[in-house]
Amino acid sequence: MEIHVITDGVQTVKEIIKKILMIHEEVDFLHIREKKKSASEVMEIVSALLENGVSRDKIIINDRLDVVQLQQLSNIHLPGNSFSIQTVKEFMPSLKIGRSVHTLEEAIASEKAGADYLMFGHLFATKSKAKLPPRGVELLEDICRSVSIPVIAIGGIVPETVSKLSNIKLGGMAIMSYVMASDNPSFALQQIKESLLEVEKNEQTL
Ligand SMILES: Cc1nc(C(=O)O)sc1CCOP(=O)(O)O
Repeated sequence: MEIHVITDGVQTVKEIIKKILMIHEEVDFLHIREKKKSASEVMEIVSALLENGVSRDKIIINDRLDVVQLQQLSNIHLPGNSFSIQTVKEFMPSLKIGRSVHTLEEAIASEKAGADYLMFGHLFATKSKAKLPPRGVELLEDICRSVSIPVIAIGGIVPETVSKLSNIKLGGMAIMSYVMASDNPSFALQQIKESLLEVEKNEQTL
């Protein structure tokens, strides 16, 4: 199962770089989601990561296709209000495209439009999406059964909730605040991974 860590939009450029450099070897993807930062700030983050040995293919950029192009990256994540999947596919066919989805219908349509993976949330209650009710594991399971591209679960994933993802055909999980808001992101990530190992061990013995 893939582990994605996603930036929480509230830290400084320096803090983001520092924290990501602490964990990049331990994750499959680093998703830079900085909606309030300028293009030059997002560029600065990506440049620092690349200069410090972060694998180019691990970086996913949320929405900023300009940064993806200028840094010659390979992954874009499209939130609901972003470019259409078809437009990105047409102009940049080699990009891997992720799409946020919140309903079964959106998931099916996004796969049909050519998305390479889906991100579904928010799964559990989380301060990061305090105003909306969580969408829950049942809908996640429905989506996982209905599409053949990987589905990444997001929202409220902490060591205590990981076990609720047991026996779901999941592509991965994305963790934002539990890792990025921690003073010790490596330790936080390690806790998530330990919970995941426990879940996988139990699944094998079922
Ligand atoms: C950034 C984001 N997108 C979501 C979606 O539902 O698409 S939920 C979410 C926040 C996830 O935060 P945390 O790991 O801090 O609970």
